Amino acid sequence: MTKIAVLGNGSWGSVLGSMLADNGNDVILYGNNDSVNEEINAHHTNTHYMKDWSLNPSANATGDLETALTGAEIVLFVLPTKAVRIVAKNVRQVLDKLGTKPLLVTATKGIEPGSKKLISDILMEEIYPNDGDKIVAISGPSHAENVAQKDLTAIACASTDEENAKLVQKIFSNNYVRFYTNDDLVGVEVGGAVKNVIAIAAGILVGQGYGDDAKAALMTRGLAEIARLGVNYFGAKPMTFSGLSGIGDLIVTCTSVNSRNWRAGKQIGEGKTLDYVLKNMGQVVEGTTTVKAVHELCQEKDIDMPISEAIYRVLYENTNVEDEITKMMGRAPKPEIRL
Ligand SMILES: NC(=O)C1=CN([C@@H]2O[C@H](COP(=O)(O)OP(=O)(O)OC[C@H]3O[C@@H](n4cnc5c(N)ncnc54)[C@H](OP(=O)(O)O)[C@@H]3O)[C@@H](O)[C@H]2O)C=CC1
Ligand SMILES: O=C(CO)COP(=O)(O)O
Repeated sequence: MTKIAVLGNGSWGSVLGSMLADNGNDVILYGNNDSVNEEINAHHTNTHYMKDWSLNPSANATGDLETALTGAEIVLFVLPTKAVRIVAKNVRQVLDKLGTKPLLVTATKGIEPGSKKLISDILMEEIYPNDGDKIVAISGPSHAENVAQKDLTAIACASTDEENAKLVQKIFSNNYVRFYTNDDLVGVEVGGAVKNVIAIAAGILVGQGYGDDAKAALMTRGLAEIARLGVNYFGAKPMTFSGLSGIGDLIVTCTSVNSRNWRAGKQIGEGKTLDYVLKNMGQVVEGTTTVKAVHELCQEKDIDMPISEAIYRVLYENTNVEDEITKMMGRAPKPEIRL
């Protein structure tokens, strides 16, 4: 039995925590919302984030970080990107006090605007400087709603340290979720983060009434620009984008009604404002944050990502969706394969 602290008790945090408890681990969820913690402890439910579902009753929740981290061998980050650095600073203080050095696992999918850092970089900077080997990222086509129902799911677990990736594979896998190790940590993270931007675009196309050909074109060209960013800026391996965290996650996020990014995009395509959509979603829509970091990278490093840049303009410069589509289709002719 491994003691695992799960930081973030929203939809994915509670489902992953429950799954890890199903696997026989000692799981404690940490969240900053007292009423959610109380509901989990009293009723084994988290009705704001996961309707009609119960957690494994052995998983407990706390609002006290030190309680969560005491004795933890694994600390799993399942927070929105914008909260990772703040919580990581607090984790560092508590771990220094406890004198422990647990394995860090991130399930968060995003790139931090401003720093343009991946989540593993933030964890390394804030918690384990010079020891990136203690960090594993899990990412792949996996919606909390599906895993909660014990539907079949496959996810990549990536680390620069093969043994740590294998350890996570062993502890996290069960008969309904299968984990595959991967040595391309940054590639796995880039795929998981930037597919959220493409999923917003996929939702916008549906909201605008476009059909299956448009969706397929968007996903394929979206993957091309994700790989271009991953390989040219982050040093990712091209093959990673053909895997679970690349094409796999792109498929599920661009086609599933469970996707918050897709649903947000669809409403924007139907004419709703970003403010309205975010206020009514009640859950994090990571693509709206990551697109800012992607835009900064495109501008500073001259990376060609026309879909992501169009999404940035629609969300933050109030450009018209139809005009962006016209502009996109009228760009200079290009060869299909180029990085
Ligand atoms: N949902 C899914 O199916 C999947 C999600 N992911 C990724 O997992 C990450 C989390 O997503 P998800 O669980 O869906 O998000 P949710 O919006 O469902 O939940 C986010 C949780 O984080 C908590 N939180 C926010 N800020 C802080 C903070 N400063 N300290 C402590 N807790 C905080 C929120 O608390 P509060 O209630 O107080 O707001 C909430 O419990 C994202 O990066 C997402 O892309 C990855 C795969 C699948
Ligand atoms: O990452 C996810 C699925 O793998 C979750 O996607 P959404 O945030 O769009 O719901």
